[in-house]
Amino acid sequence: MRLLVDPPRTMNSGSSNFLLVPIPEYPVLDCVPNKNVKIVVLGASNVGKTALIVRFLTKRFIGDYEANTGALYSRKISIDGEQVSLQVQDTPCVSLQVDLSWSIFWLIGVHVLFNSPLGNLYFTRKYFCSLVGNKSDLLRARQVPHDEGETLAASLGGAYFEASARENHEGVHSAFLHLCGEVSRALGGGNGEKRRGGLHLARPKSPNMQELKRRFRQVLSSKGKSSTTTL
Ligand SMILES: Nc1nc2c(ncn2[C@@H]2O[C@H](COP(=O)(O)OP(=O)(O)OP(=O)(O)O)[C@@H](O)[C@H]2O)c(=O)[nH]1
Repeated sequence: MRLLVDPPRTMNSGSSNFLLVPIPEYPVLDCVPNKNVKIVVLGASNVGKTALIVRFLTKRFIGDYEANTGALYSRKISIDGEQVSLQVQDTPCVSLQVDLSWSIFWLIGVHVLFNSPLGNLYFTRKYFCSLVGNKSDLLRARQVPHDEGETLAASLGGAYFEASARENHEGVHSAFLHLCGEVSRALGGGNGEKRRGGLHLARPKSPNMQELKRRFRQVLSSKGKSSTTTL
């Protein structure tokens, strides 16, 4: 599956190279993944890019967000039993009617979201892609027939998914699982052994509850004996 994107150059808005707003790397808990899967989520304004990423990473839907500043999310995930470092770049709204040959130069996999007919979606370099029709819960607001989405995705050499970040995790998970798996397999390597398939997000270790309680009691006792809170 191939998607073509032009080599990097400054965004035509005259701004500097597209700013990847890094957020602290999610703590790598117990191993150093042996490969990096990098996904960029592109799409027009208000299509649900951020909601899709948050649903995928947290299984939760958050209704409203600050204006999209292009946050970079890092997670350690397991794909087909292999530990992989995933980076997901959220992007500010981009009119898909423009030539997308702008300066996100490290994208390998890209989710292109849309809830309106795409204009001249134009890529000239080789990447993996999935086309995601989000907000499938808004049945009456559908603007792109399913078969048209599939045809467009096929023309881009990608897969087509319909999802609702609002309704559930499944459709979102399938879209990410597919693209992450494609990119991960293309990166080769891996431990060869096949364990449980699928995509698993590392669970952060729960804080040491005993330690937390001890420290909490310590704070309470240092605030005088009046406190009656019991743990
Ligand atoms: N009904 C419905 N609403 C959704 C869904 N996903 C996102 N939304 C809503 O659509 C609006 C835009 O969601 P965002 O995730 O901020 O969209 P975005 O593409 O990041 O928007 P920009 O910041 O303009 O780039 C919010 O009000 C969300 O609650 C969905 O699956 N169904």
